[in-house]
Amino acid sequence: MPFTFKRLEVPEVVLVEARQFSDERGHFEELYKRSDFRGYVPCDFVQVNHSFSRRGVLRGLHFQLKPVPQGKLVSVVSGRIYDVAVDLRRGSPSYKRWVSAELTPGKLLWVPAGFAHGFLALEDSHVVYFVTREFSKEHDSGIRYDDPEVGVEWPRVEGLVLSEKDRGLPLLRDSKANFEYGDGLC
Ligand SMILES: Cc1cn([C@H]2C[C@H](O)[C@@H](COP(=O)(O)OP(=O)(O)O[C@H]3O[C@H](C)C(=O)[C@H](O)[C@H]3O)O2)c(=O)[nH]c1=O
Repeated sequence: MPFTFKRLEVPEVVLVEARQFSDERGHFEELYKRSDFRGYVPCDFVQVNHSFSRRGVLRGLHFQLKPVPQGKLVSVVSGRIYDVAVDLRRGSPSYKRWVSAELTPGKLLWVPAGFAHGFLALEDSHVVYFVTREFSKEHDSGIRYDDPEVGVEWPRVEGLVLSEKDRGLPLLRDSKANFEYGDGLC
């Protein structure tokens, strides 16, 4: 089995480890295989994104509003990120709870639809992630990374860098988040 799967404290969020095949040339790993992922990630992907973030960059906390929410399978091609998912589904037993994982090459995080996603680059990092719905600018939304009602414990870094957009995001209580417990996770 080229993957191992571990459900985090919010069990809909899954940490995936890809098996690495090394030889004298270097190494190879599969990042996703539909049949192996079925039991944990019952979704298909329609878009793949790549972002490069210098050490200290924080992107998030983002989500796409219904009716086009995005599930995200996040991988690090190089570098190291502190990846965070926040349950924004009203009525969920883990509503407003956040979980995190430190991702390095070969470790991936499945963040379902209905969750906010963000990461802090602990090193210069190339992040490649698969999403379950295409980007829709009009549905692109988010909440402040430091919303006290959510209380994400971000690692402390010198010189935190956020986009102007992210600095201006609302608190959860003022946001447009429109997810309900029981909504699909894809
Ligand atoms: C996400 C996205 C963005 N764009 C354009 C829109 C902007 O002109 C430019 C940068 O977008 P943004 O500043 O929203 O990029 P990030 O801050 O990396 O946002 C992403 O980072 C967090 C961590 C996420 O989970 C989401 O995938 C996404 O919100 O790319 C596109 O053309 N297509 C896309 O799918």
